[in-house]
Amino acid sequence: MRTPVPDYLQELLENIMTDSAGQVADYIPALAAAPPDQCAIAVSTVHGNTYSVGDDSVEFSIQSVSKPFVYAAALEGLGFEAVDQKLGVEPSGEAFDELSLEAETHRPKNAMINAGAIVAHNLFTIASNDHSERADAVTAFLSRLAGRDLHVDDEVFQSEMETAHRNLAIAHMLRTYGVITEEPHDVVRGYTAQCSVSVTVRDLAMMAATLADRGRQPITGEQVVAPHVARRTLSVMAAAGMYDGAGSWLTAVGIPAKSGVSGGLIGSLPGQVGAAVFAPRLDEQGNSARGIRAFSRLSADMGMHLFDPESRTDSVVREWSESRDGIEIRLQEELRFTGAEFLLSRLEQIPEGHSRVLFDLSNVHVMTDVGRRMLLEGMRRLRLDGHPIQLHDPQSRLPEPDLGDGSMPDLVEEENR
Ligand SMILES: NC(=O)CC[C@H](N)C(=O)O
Repeated sequence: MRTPVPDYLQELLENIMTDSAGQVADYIPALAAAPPDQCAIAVSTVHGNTYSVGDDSVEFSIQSVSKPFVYAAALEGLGFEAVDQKLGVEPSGEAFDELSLEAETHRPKNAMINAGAIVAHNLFTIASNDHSERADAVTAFLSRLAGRDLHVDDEVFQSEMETAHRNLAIAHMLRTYGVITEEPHDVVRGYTAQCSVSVTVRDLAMMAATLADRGRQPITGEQVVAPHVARRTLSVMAAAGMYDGAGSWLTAVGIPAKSGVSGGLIGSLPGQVGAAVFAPRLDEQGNSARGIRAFSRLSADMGMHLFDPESRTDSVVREWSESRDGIEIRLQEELRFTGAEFLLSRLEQIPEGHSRVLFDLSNVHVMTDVGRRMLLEGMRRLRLDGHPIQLHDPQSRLPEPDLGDGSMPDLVEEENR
């Protein structure tokens, strides 16, 4: 049998190709020359499987899709406090190249617009002597995310530098307010090299999957950034990754995302997949028009909207049986805050007494830290009420189940029950 995932992606590709809305970016000469109807889709799961269709070996410049990654690099390298002093986390609701800073602090609103991306680039490469060292540092970092050696496309770099007036203006403005203290030209050259790194749609899907998997590259297994850095990056992508289209994107698609002017678009669904589309025709906001269409369908077809909970957590109690021998509670699926709360509210109904209470965790697949703490606390309180506690936990969802005073519940094997 062959997995049907590529067939689905092929059908999706054909569907989005029927839409020819939008134009290629024309303010960078090398991008204006791009064939407008190249198109590719890739999906990479956190388990390390990557699927792709269409022009999936065509290389294009990463452009603004680099922004969340270099922001993550700055956070990883310098820590949150140093980065937050220079860079906000608010949606800007503005175009990507807006000349704007927060009124009081003079920080750019976020790292997804050019002003903020230039600051993030500068912070990450601050130890470099010149723009080529900056470019090397960024390229090396992006390569770790992609799991292969990437390089700067010199033609795109030269072409973009010829028309980089607006980014130079932004960098001079940042220098005026002391948000950067380095030489603005050099910073813009470094930033432009960053935007000119060549990638394929598969590279982007894997980079997005790394963010989705809490900073772990799904193929190499390298922990490229810490989980809290990946979470912060995804949060800012959700708030601002689609520029002034961020709100309607979050509403319709519900996946943290980032677009770029060469037609790249990535989405990272936490704990599940990274996806990428390459389709150079852009809408008014500078986002890939076909990319948006692809993600809208992908999200709907595959149930990927972040705010669409998959199951009600009250299914956590699979079976509750009371007999003269005591109470047996079989749990299942996921024990997170709300599931644990539901369980505790039922445990509350058990009157004080000496009947044994058995918890069977053999069908629990996910136990979060808070789920574990709440379950232990429930067991501790039942025992204080006089109930002997038994635990059947073949998969060690509750390793070292200390009931607060160093004592453990009575561990039971299935057959002894
Ligand atoms: N939205 C984008 O992709 C913009 C990136 C481009 N290099 C610029 O700074 O203008």
